[in-house]
Amino acid sequence: MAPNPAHTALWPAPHASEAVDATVHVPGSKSVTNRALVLAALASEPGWLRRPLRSRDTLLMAEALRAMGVEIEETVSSSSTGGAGNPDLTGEAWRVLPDGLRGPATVDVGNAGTVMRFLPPLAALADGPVRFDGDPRSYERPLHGVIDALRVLGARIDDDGRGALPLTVHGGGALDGGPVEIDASSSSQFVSALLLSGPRFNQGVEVRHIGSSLPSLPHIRMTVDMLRAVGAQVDTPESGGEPNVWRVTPGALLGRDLTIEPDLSNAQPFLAAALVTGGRVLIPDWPARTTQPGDRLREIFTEMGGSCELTDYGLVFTGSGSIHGIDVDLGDVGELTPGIAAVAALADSPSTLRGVSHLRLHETDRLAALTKEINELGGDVTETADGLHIRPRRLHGGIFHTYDDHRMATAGAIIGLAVEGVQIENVATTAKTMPDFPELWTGMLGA
Ligand SMILES: O=C(O)C1=C[C@@H](OP(=O)(O)O)[C@@H](O)[C@H](O)C1
Ligand SMILES: C=C(OP(=O)(O)O)C(=O)O
Repeated sequence: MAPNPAHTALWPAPHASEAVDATVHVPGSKSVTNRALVLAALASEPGWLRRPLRSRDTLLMAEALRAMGVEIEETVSSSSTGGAGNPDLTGEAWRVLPDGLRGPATVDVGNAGTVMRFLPPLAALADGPVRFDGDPRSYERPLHGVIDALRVLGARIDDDGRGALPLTVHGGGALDGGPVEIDASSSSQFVSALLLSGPRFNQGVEVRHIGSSLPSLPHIRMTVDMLRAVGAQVDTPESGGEPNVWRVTPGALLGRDLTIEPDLSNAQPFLAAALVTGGRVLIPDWPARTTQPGDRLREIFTEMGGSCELTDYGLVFTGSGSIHGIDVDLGDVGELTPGIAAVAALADSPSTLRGVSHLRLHETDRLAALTKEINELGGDVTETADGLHIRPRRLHGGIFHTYDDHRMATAGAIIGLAVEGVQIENVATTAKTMPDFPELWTGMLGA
């Protein structure tokens, strides 16, 4: 098969000749949008998502739910809330009209972890078979925690025995549910997946994580918070329960009118631009309280040399002109690693990024990809057992390959700000979570 020209195309990453000074409206959160869609599909009444993220991952989620009988109307609304009164922030809204979940259906998960993990439990509630397939990389990403757990909870699943896609969930219209043990050390999404559909299982669900470590805890908190907001009763380790055990009581879910927060992980390259150029970037609508892991950037990028101020209007992040290395455990916030690695490669001292061995099973093997691509620009990065060691060196231009990974593309763009002649292969891969990235990036630079 001939390579897709979009995948081999090279995008000259803009070089910043001066400090950036920009306001960037970052689109909605992928993780919040896809949880909101799942919960709205499981609710007993219609719900609204306002300012949802429209990207490959969220459109795949919406299409999959539609294939199972959920109606999702896309409208342009003039009454969206939020945005501190900014009329730009009214706009798109999705109305979700849940119905009995139907099979037969076919779901394309693309390479969306949230789709491949969150939907098999929901498919077990459908009244017929639901076939799941996706991009070649989706066959390599771990799914055993969801498949094995669903079987214990009463589901019938046909797969090829590898604990991965492709597979068919033979929905029986209902699922027993109950207690289940899983090893979620390769992805927190196993836990989130079982909890999200848990209220609709006959006995609810009790998920006990028995693995060595558990990545991305804020994303599990996001799941719990959003479940509670639609009326689910959830007991967690933080609410006085046993460590590593989450319990969801069976019950109906409410329809909700939810305005989606900006995606703080997608705000990362723009904040990084302020840090790298010694400039200033305002991200409107940065939430005062959030479970999004990107909120940790306020602390991490401050330690790396910037400063920030959270106002009623948003987050103002200012670079000082210096970038410092950092020694940090990113286990809770793994999806921030590529952007932090890019900044660390431009710093004035070495960095050690730890706690992220599970990134080897993300969109690509991110530890290998970051090491190879930064080193090919003249960098000095070594992989450790659970992360990266980055010794800054003077970098030069060249091709930055992206391996169909949106966060590799944005990491390369960050480096391109400081290093002339960086070309990003397949910048279109940012469409997974931020289709407008190239325009937002050049807009930030005033081009
Ligand atoms: O639940 C979620 O929305 C996510 C959880 C995390 O997954 P892992 O725990 O697999 O890293 C994160 O990396 C991913 O981008 C989104
Ligand atoms: C790991 C990521 O995505 P996914 O939801 O596909 O796991 C990510 O967006 O960094």
